[in-house]
Amino acid sequence: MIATKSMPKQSMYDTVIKQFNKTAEIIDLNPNIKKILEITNNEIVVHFPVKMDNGKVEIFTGYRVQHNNALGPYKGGLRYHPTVDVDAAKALAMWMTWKTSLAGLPYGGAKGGIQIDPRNYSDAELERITRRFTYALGENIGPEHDIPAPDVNTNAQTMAWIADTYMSTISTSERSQNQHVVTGKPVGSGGLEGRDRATGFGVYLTTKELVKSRGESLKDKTFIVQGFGNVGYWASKFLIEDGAKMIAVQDAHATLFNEEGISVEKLFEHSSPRKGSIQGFTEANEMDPAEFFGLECDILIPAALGNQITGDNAYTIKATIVAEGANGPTNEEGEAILLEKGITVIPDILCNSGGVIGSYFEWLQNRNGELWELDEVMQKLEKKLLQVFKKVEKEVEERNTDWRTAAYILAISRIETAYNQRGIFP
Ligand SMILES: NC(=O)C1=CN([C@@H]2O[C@H](COP(=O)(O)OP(=O)(O)OC[C@H]3O[C@@H](n4cnc5c(N)ncnc54)[C@H](OP(=O)(O)O)[C@@H]3O)[C@@H](O)[C@H]2O)C=CC1
Ligand SMILES: O=C(O)CCC(=O)C(=O)O
Repeated sequence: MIATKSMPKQSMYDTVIKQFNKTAEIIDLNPNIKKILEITNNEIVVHFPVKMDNGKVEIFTGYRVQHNNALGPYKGGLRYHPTVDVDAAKALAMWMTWKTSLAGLPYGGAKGGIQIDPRNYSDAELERITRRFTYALGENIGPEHDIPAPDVNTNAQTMAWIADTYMSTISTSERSQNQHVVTGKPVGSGGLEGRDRATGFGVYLTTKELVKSRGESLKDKTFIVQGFGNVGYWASKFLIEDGAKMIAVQDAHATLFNEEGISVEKLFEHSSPRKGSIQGFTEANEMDPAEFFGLECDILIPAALGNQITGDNAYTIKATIVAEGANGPTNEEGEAILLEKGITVIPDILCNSGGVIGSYFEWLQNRNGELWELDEVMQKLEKKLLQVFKKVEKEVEERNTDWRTAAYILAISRIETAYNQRGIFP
């Protein structure tokens, strides 16, 4: 049934649970394994004090939810945003479990962050907040246990502060060997060449492959992107370099439109000194944010927050492809409408998996004491992403189903197999 505008709003957690239950039914998932996968293993909440620039102490709340580690250490980003809470972290951690499983990585899933708007703090305050958060998490994170990475409003600098704090406080004689406690670090501090662009590259590559499977190319395809941060910027850059045209872009502060095309580099130059905000860019016109998703275009890339495409707006979408750069941007009602309209959704756990695949390469590089070059990284990333894309495409064709369902079937089946092989549930 297609949702109507009057239906109540779903949380991201509702969405991920519904997606999971649907898949469990399709694959007839062992009920014992289902019980394990529908809960999150650990939900860590820490409250910690930090001295502000004005000398006063503020108390912050940080979260780390570890969903499942059947396939390996917990893995997933840290987000600094007012919407971070246990429920959001639980949903995002579950998506990480499915994503790492689908990508064939030796990881489980986790997510977390701090409930703050980082724009309200100076860089010095953010450094102290990050270091105290790391200290408060203590051995709940670790290079072979739970490995954070960047997400919304965190970046390579944040990861460097975490690695430094972890390595200087952890009680082990091998402190310097622990830099793979986080990935997405700056190149020069154990970071991987290319991790910065890895997620956006995956969004671009999976979109390109889907277009190619229709016998078409990206040349002159129009796209709109919500979010002009790490993922939105790099995805747009790769798409434009391959001939596509960005006609609209939205962030939390502005929505810009230019049917002649928007230069991603000029927009980046404009936004960088403004803490990423695209507001005030003069080579495009401001438009009503509520009309953004309904713009005439070929490809829509949500690359900001979750729950953006819902029963309230999905029916307005004209794009024929939705490439989910963000995690959980489409809720169940939104997706039902998109599928009914014949729109193909490249699901988050496939579309944005370039990031965690890049993180895996960084982790390997650190563990093995190696330094990989950019070309080598991009080749390995492309190869891995194509393998995963083809696997999902085959499942779509064989089951005659949508891309999310196919991706979920593969991801959850791999975890079920691991549990069965261990003989925990004979
Ligand atoms: N970084 C990574 O490697 C990965 C990220 N992802 C997912 O991609 C998404 C984006 O992450 P990332 O690019 O790293 O984050 P960034 O913090 O770099 O960028 C986030 C962008 O989203 C915009 N945004 C925030 N709120 C809204 C809103 N209400 N409406 C429109 N735009 C908004 C921000 O605008 P403003 O600057 O104005 O606040 C900013 O442009 C997230 O869902 C994340 O989980 C997935 C896989 C890996
Ligand atoms: O790179 C990683 O480890 C995880 C990135 C992330 O948070 C995500 O894929 O959503």
